[in-house]
Amino acid sequence: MMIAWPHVSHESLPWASSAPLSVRARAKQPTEYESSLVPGIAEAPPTLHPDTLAAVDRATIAVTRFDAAQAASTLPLTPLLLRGESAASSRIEQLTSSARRILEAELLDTDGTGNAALIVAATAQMSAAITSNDPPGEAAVLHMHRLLLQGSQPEIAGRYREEAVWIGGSDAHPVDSLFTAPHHRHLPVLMADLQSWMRRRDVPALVLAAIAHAQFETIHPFVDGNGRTGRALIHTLLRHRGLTVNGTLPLSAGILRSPDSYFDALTSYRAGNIDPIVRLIADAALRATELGTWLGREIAEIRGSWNEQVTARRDATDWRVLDVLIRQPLVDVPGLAAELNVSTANTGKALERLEANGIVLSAQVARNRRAWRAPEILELLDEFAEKAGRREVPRVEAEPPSR
Ligand SMILES: Nc1ncnc2c1ncn2[C@@H]1O[C@H](COP(=O)(O)OP(=O)(O)OP(=O)(O)O)[C@@H](O)[C@H]1O
Repeated sequence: MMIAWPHVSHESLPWASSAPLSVRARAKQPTEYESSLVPGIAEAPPTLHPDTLAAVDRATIAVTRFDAAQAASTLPLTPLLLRGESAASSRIEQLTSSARRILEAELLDTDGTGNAALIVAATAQMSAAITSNDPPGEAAVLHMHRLLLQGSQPEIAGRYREEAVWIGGSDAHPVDSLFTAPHHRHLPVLMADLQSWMRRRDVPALVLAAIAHAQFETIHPFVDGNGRTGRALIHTLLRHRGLTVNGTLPLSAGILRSPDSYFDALTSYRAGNIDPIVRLIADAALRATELGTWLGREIAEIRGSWNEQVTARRDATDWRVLDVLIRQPLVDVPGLAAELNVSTANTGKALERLEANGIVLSAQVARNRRAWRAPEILELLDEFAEKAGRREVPRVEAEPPSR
């Protein structure tokens, strides 16, 4: 007999809005609401349908091969995949920006409020997720959340919420919501329980990561940024369990392909059915390996054509600039000179030669600030974002939960 997964129930709580309301709106406020009562999962046995297990198996093999191929590759693909992944994960929040704008925001270190700057913050978050060697847990979650929102919403960055959050329905109260997260008094126990789950060794990595993600979204521990932090968490877990050691898996692309299926899978999870979310994450992982392999092939092609275009001698700085441009397709002279450890004069000359060779283009990005970009790599990143982008229009816009 299948052992059921613990499902969410509800508790009735008194409702008192903390938001400033008009007299009319206040009169319409409910006095009670149903809040989710989320069970612990630390020791629950995940029983899955054989078809789901087969999908997990297929994805695990593909991810392991993809990761090994990245380790063997001479091209530094990880930074580009990381950029692509954080831009894709941010898309559900409707933050879209061209690769060029994102890289300019990074170069200029802007104040963290525009879309491009928010995606830069998401890249910092994702980077922490894929490089962390710490055991997965609450500290890692809080750290990733801080990285994501410290520039744009410092008052909530890296802090659990102390208020109700819900998805869908009215902005003024949670009564008609699609989902109301558990009361914040439960957060310490629920997050400690999730940490125990994340450290389990008796559950296959992809199953562990998918369920951790769904439980995290069900807990919804933050006022905002739960989706992006929860997707970064999947990366932390896959790395911790040794599935992705060498590179980044562009997973969010697969998750975003059908936002409705994603939201439905989270809804099923709350009802005690873990198969849809595990299946969705396994399929997204499989698609991620295809997308990542495509990106690698395209990069290799561009790098090959650059080799034909460069006219400088084999020992010139120009060749080393090419390697940086693959990782960082928009650079300025001081940053590039520091990275290559050569003079700014030599760096400038190399960039001018590469511009004459048709590899880079320069433009002013701010007052007295010039940047050189590799348009082919930027176009490739935009194409990646498009391939990764959503195919279906979601039924419900995933607005940040109302407060
Ligand atoms: N029924 C649901 N409908 C939509 N989203 C849901 C649902 N249940 C859970 N979620 C999760 O809530 C996330 C949105 O929460 P929140 O706005 O805090 O995250 P975000 O990172 O700021 O935004 P986004 O995920 O849209 O980029 C979704 O990404 C999804 O993971």
